[in-house]
Amino acid sequence: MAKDSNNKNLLTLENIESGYGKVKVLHNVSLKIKEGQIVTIVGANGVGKSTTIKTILGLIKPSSGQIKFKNELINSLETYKIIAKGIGYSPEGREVFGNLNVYENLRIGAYTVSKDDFTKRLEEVYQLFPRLKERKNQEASSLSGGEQQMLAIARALMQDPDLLILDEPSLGLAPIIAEEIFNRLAEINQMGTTILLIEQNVNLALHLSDHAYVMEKGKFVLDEKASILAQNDYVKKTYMGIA
Ligand SMILES: Nc1ncnc2c1ncn2[C@@H]1O[C@H](COP(=O)(O)OP(=O)(O)OP(=O)(O)O)[C@@H](O)[C@H]1O
Repeated sequence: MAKDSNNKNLLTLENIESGYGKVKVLHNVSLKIKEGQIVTIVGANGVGKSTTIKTILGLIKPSSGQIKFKNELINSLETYKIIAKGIGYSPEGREVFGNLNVYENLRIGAYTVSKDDFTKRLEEVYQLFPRLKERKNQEASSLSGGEQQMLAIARALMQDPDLLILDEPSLGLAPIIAEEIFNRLAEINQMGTTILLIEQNVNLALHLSDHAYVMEKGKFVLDEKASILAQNDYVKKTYMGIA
């Protein structure tokens, strides 16, 4: 999946230190995502992957370093302003609104979108996930895990973001459903959306991605083309269970 290496940077993190109060989690984290890429952060539980996302989204503020989106410094902006600049977010555990139906969940995702654009966007998203269209009046809590994940992604796409951030989209899903979700992510990317993915299914993630970072104890220890990392003995042994 070679993407033009001359593409512009969409998101950059430079020397980010971040955490929770006195607890420092991220140490000198730098990351670059070019327009059109799929970039993955892989790593074990608790190493700081979600903290990286929360820092990008402004949910926690970095104590030092710079975060730029479309060349603009966003470090100190509030989360709703960062999202409005063109970032869609599908959180870990999906967090759909269980007592609202599919359509209502998508309506909430489109709160920044005009009425005309909403209708167009809804059709595009239903085309991508026909199962959601079939279940548009069904309460989100009664959807299967895979359908809830589709809804979380669809909701994040409603404002037509330039960057889609996904935290563990395959979590708790049967392999065949996870594969279906990843096929949709490839389509979303081909339609022009850049993707930042956090994923513990390293095999699936590296096959989908252009570039990947391996995080250990709040630091990136490897930063490589995904196809090269997929052949790395340490990655294979530690993260893919291949001896
Ligand atoms: N709200 C919080 N307050 C204090 N510490 C936190 C908070 N949230 C996370 N942490 C700590 O920060 C560290 C990194 O957590 P984080 O959720 O970023 O890990 P992760 O790599 O996303 O793990 P997982 O894959 O299990 O979600 C952990 O030690 C965790 O206990």
